[in-house]
Amino acid sequence: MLLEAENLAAERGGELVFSDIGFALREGDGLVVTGPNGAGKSTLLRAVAGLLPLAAGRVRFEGDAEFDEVGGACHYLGHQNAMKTALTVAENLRFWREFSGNAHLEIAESLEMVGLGDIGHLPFGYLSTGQRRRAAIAKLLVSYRPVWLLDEPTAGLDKASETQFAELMRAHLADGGMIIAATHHPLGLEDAAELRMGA
Ligand SMILES: Nc1ncnc2c1ncn2[C@@H]1O[C@H](COP(=O)(O)OP(=O)(O)OP(=O)(O)O)[C@@H](O)[C@H]1O
Repeated sequence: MLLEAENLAAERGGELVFSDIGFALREGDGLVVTGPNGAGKSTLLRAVAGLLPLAAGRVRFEGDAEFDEVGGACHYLGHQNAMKTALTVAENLRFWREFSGNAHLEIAESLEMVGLGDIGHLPFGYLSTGQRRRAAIAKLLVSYRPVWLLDEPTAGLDKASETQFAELMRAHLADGGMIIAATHHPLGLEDAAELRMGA
């Protein structure tokens, strides 16, 4: 598998946010995207996911029979957790499992993995900030997709949850996955390359 970006440029509101961005990831590779507020980290992740158009350049994905285009190969974890507040945590995850396809872990198992084993029955809206983030992380586990695009994934997590999530990310890479993560804090991905954006 190969995820390659060449000469990427993107605009927001008619203004060029970044240009000449390039990287290549193979199975097991991580890329940590750093840079000041407004540098374009979120914009880059959304563009790679196909959620925003590129002003220039291209993203090339060489997958396999199961994952043959970049959008369908990516899990995108944005700033918003993309969960319905009135549905329970388990109902939300069941929706995402069906929507994303490639069922992977059972709902209960995924909740155990993020330390939420006992609250799958609660409405998502009842959860604390960190619990919401952990439930959103469980989305990455209920369906298998090889590329994880993570926008400040540890925002709101306590130390123990950060450590737990670092283990999940390392396991995903060890399993041949790829991760691109925008962050202002160390994520525990020591072997990942760094892409520094902005000044
Ligand atoms: N919908 C939009 N319309 C116009 N400009 C936007 C829009 N969304 C983002 N921008 C601008 O694009 C630039 C890049 O924003 P982006 O969110 O990608 O930065 P970032 O590096 O992720 O920042 P942060 O570290 O604060 O999360 C900023 O100047 C921002 O104001």
